[in-house]
Amino acid sequence: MDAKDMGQDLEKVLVTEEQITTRLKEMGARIDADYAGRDLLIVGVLKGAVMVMADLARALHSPVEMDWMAVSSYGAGTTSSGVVRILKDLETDIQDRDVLIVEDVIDSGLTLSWLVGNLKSRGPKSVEVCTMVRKPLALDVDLDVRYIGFDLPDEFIVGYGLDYAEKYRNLPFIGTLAPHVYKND
Ligand SMILES: O=P(O)(O)OC[C@H]1O[C@H](OP(=O)(O)OP(=O)(O)O)[C@H](O)[C@@H]1O
Ligand code: HPA
Ligand SMILES: [Mg+2]
Repeated sequence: MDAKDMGQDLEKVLVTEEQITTRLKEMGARIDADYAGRDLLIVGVLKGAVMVMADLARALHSPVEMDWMAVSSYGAGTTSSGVVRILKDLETDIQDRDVLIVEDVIDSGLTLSWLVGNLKSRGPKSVEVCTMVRKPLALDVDLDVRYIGFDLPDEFIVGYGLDYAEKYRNLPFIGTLAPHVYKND
């Protein structure tokens, strides 16, 4: 599949590459100010958060540490199974650390509520959340999200780290897929 084919699979663009870049600069400035003089650890949730971690880290001016967790609740489908599995744990001991979890999307909120609880049980100084996209369902969950890129409607989205059956993560923008892509589901 080449880039042209990938473009043909899209229905509409919801957030452009330029909008993402602008928003990340704003979020980076806020995070720099909020954590000034502190030793921040940013934790990316694989695989979706790879793009936002890479770009957010470069939008920050302080020398943060970066670590990764892999948890999966979606598999190949488009709805959350509700069962969160740790596929890869942190390498960092987060006791007494300021931790910022970085996500691509908060949809049902199930993954993040579980993850925040899990990390808080390890005795960190603080745990906050930064996400590129938040969907409306997440508002029903008791979850405090400090940094939000975009509030988007309840549609399945791809691009900028977000996948459909592991594909389309490498689109530089966020959009929805054309119905023919889901046809064989
Ligand atoms: O708010 P929720 O409804 O729980 O959904 C959000 C989570 O689902 C996606 O991950 P997924 O499990 O698909 O793994 P991936 O990042 O490897 O795509 C996404 O990256 C978030 O981690
Ligand atoms: O809309 C979405 N797209 C891709 N992955 C996701 N994981 C939760 N919601 C989504
Ligand atoms: Mg996924």
